[in-house]
Amino acid sequence: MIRFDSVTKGYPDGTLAVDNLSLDAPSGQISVLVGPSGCGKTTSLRMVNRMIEPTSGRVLLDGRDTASIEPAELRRGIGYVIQQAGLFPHKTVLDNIATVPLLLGRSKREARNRAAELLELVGLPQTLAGRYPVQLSGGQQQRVGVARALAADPPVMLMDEPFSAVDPVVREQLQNEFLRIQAELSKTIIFVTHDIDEAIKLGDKIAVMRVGGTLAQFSPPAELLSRPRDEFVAGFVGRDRGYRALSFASTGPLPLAEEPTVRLGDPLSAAREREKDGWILVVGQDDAPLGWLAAGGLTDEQAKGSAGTDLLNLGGTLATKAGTLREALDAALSSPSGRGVIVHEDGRFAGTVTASQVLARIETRATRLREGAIRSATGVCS
Ligand SMILES: Nc1ncnc2c1ncn2[C@@H]1O[C@H](COP(=O)(O)OP(=O)(O)OP(=O)(O)O)[C@@H](O)[C@H]1O
Repeated sequence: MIRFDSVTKGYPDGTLAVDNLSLDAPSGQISVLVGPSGCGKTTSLRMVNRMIEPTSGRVLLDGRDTASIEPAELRRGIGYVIQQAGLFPHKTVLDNIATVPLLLGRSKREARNRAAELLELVGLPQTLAGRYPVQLSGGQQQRVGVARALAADPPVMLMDEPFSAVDPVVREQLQNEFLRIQAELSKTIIFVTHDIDEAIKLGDKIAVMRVGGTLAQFSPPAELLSRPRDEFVAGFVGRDRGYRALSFASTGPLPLAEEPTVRLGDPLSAAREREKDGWILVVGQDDAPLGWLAAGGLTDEQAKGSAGTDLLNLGGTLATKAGTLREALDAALSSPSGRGVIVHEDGRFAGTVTASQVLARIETRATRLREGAIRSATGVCS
């Protein structure tokens, strides 16, 4: 665990970058520091590895005061990833990643083997190993930055806006990869961002800071969205927080409707016979949904052929049975047939659900939450 214990950082010009910060970032989890520009996020992060020394207060790492640990020794156990990766431009990708293992006394061969493993872990092909950073895309450079920080297998990682210099699509890929890697490695991570959506997606706990370096709220994302502590936090997490909170609410057992399907390649005449309201779902050999077919609108000529991918409407998103209310609602709202497609964990088609059915479930949940809030406000036990 990383503990900030009444940590303050002031500068000689009178700026209070961080003001009496106390919080515990739990081991094996991602704690996100989020807040407007200049609220002290980077300063807080850098006080963990002693790149910045606190004016007062202590930062404890698993109970040890970091002030009592030599900075070089401290940093060996702490990976550090920054915006735009900060790679050594004159070293190849492989040598960039191998730098820390070499410094730690591993042989060149061991260090390079480790670097090759890490390249794979962060989803980069080995063919990039010999390139220089300038020959990589921004997203690839960030992946190398993450691989380099992981090279010494540090228990702690500090990440300062690591994904903010890439476009939104690459950014989402990097975030997903990062969550996959964290599920495998369970590092203790402090992650800085100014983007509340990124914080909500990645954080196990989120610290919202305000300008002046004070902590406004430190809570799991669902709680931050449902119970912002004050006006500042409520404004910062955004107007659509009620909708976004659905990302943390599991659907529970949905009333799934059966749906006639045709397999890709089946005769379209069958689709015409089975369709309910003009739309029919096309599945692959493995029963995974591929898209909707407007069977009601087929010409007689088309109906003589078979169900091919060229006729499919791919607009609808899929939701999993064990997924969230937000996924289920999105599947229903985005489906051309108006029926949201729900799949099993292995991707097989499970059934469909309408938006009004998902909304009924949302309404039940909201009523339960309201009743719970009234009970806790009035002290009545259930
Ligand atoms: N060396 C310094 N001297 C004086 N003030 C400083 C110094 N370094 C940082 N500050 C101030 O401390 C405050 C916090 O800075 P910090 O970089 O931690 O903010 P941040 O939340 O990470 O901001 P951003 O999101 O813009 O990166 C800012 O007001 C900044 O101007």
